[in-house]
Amino acid sequence: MTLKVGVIGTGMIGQDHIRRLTQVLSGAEVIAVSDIDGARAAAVAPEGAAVFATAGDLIRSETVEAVVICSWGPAHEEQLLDCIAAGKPVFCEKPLVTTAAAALRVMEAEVAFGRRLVQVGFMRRFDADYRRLKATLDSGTLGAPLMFHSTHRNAAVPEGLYTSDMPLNDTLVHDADISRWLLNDEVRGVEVRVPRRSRRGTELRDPVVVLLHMGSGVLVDVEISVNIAYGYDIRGEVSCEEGTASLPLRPATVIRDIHGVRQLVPADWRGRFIEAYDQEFREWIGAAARGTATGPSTWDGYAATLVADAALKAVESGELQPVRMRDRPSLYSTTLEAPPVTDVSGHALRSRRQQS
Ligand SMILES: NC(=O)c1ccc[n+]([C@@H]2O[C@H](COP(=O)([O-])OP(=O)(O)OC[C@H]3O[C@@H](n4cnc5c(N)ncnc54)[C@H](O)[C@@H]3O)[C@@H](O)[C@H]2O)c1
Ligand SMILES: O[C@H]1[C@H](O)[C@@H](O)[C@H](O)[C@@H](O)[C@H]1O
Repeated sequence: MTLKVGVIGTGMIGQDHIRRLTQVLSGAEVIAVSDIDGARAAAVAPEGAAVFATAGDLIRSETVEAVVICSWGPAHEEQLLDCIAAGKPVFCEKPLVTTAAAALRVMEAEVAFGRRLVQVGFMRRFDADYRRLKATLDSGTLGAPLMFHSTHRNAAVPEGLYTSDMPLNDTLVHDADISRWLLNDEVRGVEVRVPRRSRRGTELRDPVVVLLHMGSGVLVDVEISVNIAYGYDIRGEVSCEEGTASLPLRPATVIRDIHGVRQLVPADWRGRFIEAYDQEFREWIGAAARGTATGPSTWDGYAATLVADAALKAVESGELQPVRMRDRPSLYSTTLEAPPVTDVSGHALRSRRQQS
């Protein structure tokens, strides 16, 4: 059976997900689109897809079985609440929402509905390199993690649309989420330091250095640069008691020629995470077809939003800001579990806990 999907927000990533659902993956069909820019929605709608004037109309349409939200962050709350009210599985691009209060409203609605419907677009969890890094940490062979160095560089961000708060409440959410997931831990405090401002991002606070204090005492340092010019550069290294583990640079092909030895750098998130997005949607289609959601949840979106809120306070105050989470509803009890992973040679990696 083919899942009938409606896509809200047909900008950069909306178009990429329409391509993915239409041309790459099986099991889903984009039958409806909507955007506040109706002309854009009409221009990119797959053949035969309906173009709805509003997101609400698309969500409530009887033919749409599941929804993909790719509108801007501040629009997500209302659209998510409409999906939950309609009982429809929904994939929502990050950030889940832009305030902790909004995240709580979405969580309360989903908990009251009684079944998971929301998957958040934290695609790093579906990336094969991050999955191998997590499997290595979970195996225990390197001892306990002590520090995680996370580098998050964008070549550029859309001028005018990407504002000074967004390094902390739009971009940092990826690092916050992947830190929680890799380390099986929660963020308990956030510090932010602002170095010399890059002249390339004229009005932006860019770059920023964020320090996440994890519950176990692990420290995560995050470099956020959003106008680094040369490409989309995502790095990660975990220092443990008995060794370190790091992400490889992608694409991995090493070129040697008259100019020297080099690796290409992806232009943006599309190139670096193309396979992760594909896998993210493979898993989403499977769960949505069963009327539910797996993967990063509203709880994970809420956790990342709290980190963003704390980071915005920390950058103003210059002080460590605490992150206090509410109790986790039982609906979200399993979301930090690792997916099945193998090491590079294809052998299943088992944790010390499992071996003993
Ligand atoms: N996971 C990732 O790596 C990743 C990458 C890029 C973008 N994103 C997220 O995806 C979302 C969209 O980003 P983008 O880069 O495609 O932005 P974009 O500006 O290219 O596209 C956003 C689209 O949403 C439309 N829109 C805005 N408000 C709307 C509303 N209320 N109803 C319907 N349509 C509305 C806009 O008209 C625009 O066409 C953002 O939340 C962003 O953070 C995630
Ligand atoms: O919306 C995008 C996207 O989430 C990218 O993955 C991130 O690197 C960018 O900073 C952000 O603006």
